[in-house]
Amino acid sequence: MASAASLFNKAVQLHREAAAHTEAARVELATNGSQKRSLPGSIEAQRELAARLARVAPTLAPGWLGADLDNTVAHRPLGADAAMDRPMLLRVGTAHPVPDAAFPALVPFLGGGHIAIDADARDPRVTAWLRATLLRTMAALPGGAVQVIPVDGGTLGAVFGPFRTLVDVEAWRKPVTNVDGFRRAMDEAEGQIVAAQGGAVDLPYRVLAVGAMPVGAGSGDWARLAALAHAGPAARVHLLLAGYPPAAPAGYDRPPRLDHTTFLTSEGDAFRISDPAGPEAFSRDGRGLGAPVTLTPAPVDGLIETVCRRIAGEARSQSAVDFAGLMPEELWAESSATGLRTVVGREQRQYFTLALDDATPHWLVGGRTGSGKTVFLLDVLYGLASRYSPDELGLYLLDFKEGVSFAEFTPTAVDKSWVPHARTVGIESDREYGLAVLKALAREMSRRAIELKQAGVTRIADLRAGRPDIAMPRLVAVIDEFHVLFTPNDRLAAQAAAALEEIARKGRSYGIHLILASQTISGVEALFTKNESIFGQFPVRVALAGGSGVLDSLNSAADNLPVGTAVVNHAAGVKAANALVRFPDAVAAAVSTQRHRLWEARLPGSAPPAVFAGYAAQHLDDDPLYKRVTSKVRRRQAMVGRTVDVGLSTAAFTFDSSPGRHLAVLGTSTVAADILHAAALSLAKQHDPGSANFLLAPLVAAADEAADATADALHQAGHQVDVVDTNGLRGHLGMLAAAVAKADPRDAPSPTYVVIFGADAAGTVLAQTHPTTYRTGHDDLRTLLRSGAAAGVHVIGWWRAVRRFTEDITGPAGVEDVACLVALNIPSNDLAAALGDYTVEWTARPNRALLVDRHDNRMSLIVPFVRPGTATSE
Ligand SMILES: Nc1ncnc2c1ncn2[C@@H]1O[C@H](COP(=O)(O)OP(=O)(O)OP(=O)(O)O)[C@@H](O)[C@H]1O
Repeated sequence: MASAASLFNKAVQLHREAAAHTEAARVELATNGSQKRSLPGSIEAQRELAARLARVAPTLAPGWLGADLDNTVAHRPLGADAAMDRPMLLRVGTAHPVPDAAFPALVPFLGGGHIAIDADARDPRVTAWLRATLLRTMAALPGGAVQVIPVDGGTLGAVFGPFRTLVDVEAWRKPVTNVDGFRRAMDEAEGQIVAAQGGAVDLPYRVLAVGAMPVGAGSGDWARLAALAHAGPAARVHLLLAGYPPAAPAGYDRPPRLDHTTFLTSEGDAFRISDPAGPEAFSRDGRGLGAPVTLTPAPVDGLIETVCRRIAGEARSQSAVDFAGLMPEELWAESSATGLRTVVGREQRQYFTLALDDATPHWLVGGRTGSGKTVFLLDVLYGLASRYSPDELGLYLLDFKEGVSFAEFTPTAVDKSWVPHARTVGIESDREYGLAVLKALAREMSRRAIELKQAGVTRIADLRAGRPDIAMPRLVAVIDEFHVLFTPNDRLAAQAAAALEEIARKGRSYGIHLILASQTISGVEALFTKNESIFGQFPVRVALAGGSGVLDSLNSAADNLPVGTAVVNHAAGVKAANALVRFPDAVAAAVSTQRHRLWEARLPGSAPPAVFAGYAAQHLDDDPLYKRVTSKVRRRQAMVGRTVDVGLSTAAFTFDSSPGRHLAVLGTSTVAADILHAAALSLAKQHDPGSANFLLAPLVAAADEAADATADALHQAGHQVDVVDTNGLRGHLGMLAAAVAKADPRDAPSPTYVVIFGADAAGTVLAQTHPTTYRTGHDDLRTLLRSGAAAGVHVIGWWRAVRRFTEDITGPAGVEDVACLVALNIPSNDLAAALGDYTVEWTARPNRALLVDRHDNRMSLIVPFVRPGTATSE
């Protein structure tokens, strides 16, 4: 078969001959001065030529491109008559060189040039013709090869109405009807030219189809059209313009002639066709095809709709994207030496890949609640975890919102599998936990910096290129709802901003990448304080519905996105770099299947991730330190909870002989009683059975249950337990104080723990002076606090009111005598006053406490231990 170009040339020559003969006929007519006289030679030649052209036309414009658009074509195959790699010749009408002779008038379109017709869609012939032309184009090219941007300033989009099904499958944009829409349409077409000039390949044809110029369009717009006409074909951008050139008002310049364009100009009932785009001309004198042309009539009723439904159906099935489709066939086949890449969805029919590498080290993801952020992150993370082994990739996952988005990576009660790349997973995290994770990453970055320096390189890619044996996985930290870290804009926010900034700036060299997701970034003041916003380090922006905040301020492309669609942008949100990507729902069954594949592929013995679930209660029995500890310890520790940090270390106070090693729990919350329970039991485990004494004083009803449970457990552990009331406490404090005062450090009494549940309730009794010793119970308590630890006597008390605690220990000066504090639901000011330190900030909240150790200057947020079954909502 002849090449498309040679066929096209042949067609043009034939048209040219026809034009020459028509010209000859016209000359003869003029010379003889009679229209009635027959001109057998010319007419015969015309007829013969027309017949030849009619014969060759189906080869030049096969199938949909040239067929009559009647009922016989409805079931023709789609996408078979044209291709991206050859210019398209399309039938625009029928030429009538002489009466009784006709041939299909073909002009170049996609891949060849543009078409403009001077009448607009308010003329029913033009409406019919536009529809026919677009139908030919859509039906002839394979699905996804063409995208139409319709503009209609004349009939409010009605001319394009029959194609509306194609809008749903993104083959067509929604028609725009005003000048602003027209300009946006030109923006989009220009965007493709810029992309092509920037080296983009495999672009679809983009057709700017104008039914009628919108009111208000003027010389600036014509100039843009002229530029589009000039540069378009090389970038697969084409124009199909009705109503061009528009009439210029008197005194104004005529709209420019467009390059690469075939013009159809009305002449009575017919149209004249100019010389076509390309090197071959129909005429020698530039007058175009010499025969008048009647435009292709409207496709038969219902034909466009039928064909569009078929195209849309095919588009839907070809562009369907599901979770399993994003996963590679072979697990862990990729190397992360130069970066990480994964398919995140589809842009039209093409799979769309995103990278975390030197060029795009970090991503910012925005979208309103319910827009599918969590699902998008699951798609990405499972895609990465399936492509790269845990030796190539490690995940740090942090979620600040209520919900269980990252629970898909951790073992649960019903499914013990986990994603082996996950190192730490924070669900409903506290800001403190987020900060701890960032600090851990920053430390890892410093460690890597040293390793790289020792190897004499500056980038992980160079290290791994030279030393394939070195295991240095890329680390991806994902923070969902990261703005929570920075709200309020306090000291913690400043520390988090500093850590984040360090990672964002240097992470790429060390293989540490950030994916930050949020509903908003506008309120994150802590990150905007520097001259240059930290977000400059995030070139990849992913905007889901309502997530335009992560794009450039002039880019509103994400405002009305449906769920499952994202604007992905590689140029920090600049409009021209938008790509519309559909990502699949993370359907539970598919996710679970993939998790099991990953889990089963893990190395034997690999550990599950360290999980921090903000809502979870913590129990002493589950604590790893408690489980492991024996009486053989060098220094005993009172365990009170789990620290909110990476790895949830046990929160404990050392109870050695240093002065002040006593514990006070402050606040009305009955969790305090459980903390006393945990402290007592954990200490008991660090003594041989029967070697420690416990004096329990349950002084408030709210603590009775916890005190009884403590007594039972201590009995079972074989220790001496005395349970006393207020008076009993008073008596024991007196005896213990006397013993402590006399005690020779070399001859300390056996260890004794005075556990007071509601110490403030004993105030009145302790305040009374003893008739013979003249000492008050408070005096005895203070003696114990000051000197007890050296003699093996430790006080563990719960004070419901801070003021009573400070009074009992003689004000802030005496606070050194109780070095270990756990603050529950007490106001920040009260705590600051009790500590004599007004920089302390504490916001009381359920299931959290603040641990303060005055001796080692430690202050940490903890999840206090509660007894199983105890509510933690106070
Ligand atoms: N690609 C998709 N196709 C179909 N449904 C989807 C898709 N992505 C998300 N969804 C659905 O949308 C809902 C919200 O998704 P998701 O939880 O990811 O949103 P979110 O932005 O994380 O919201 P929130 O911040 O409230 O958790 C879910 O029911 C999810 O199944």
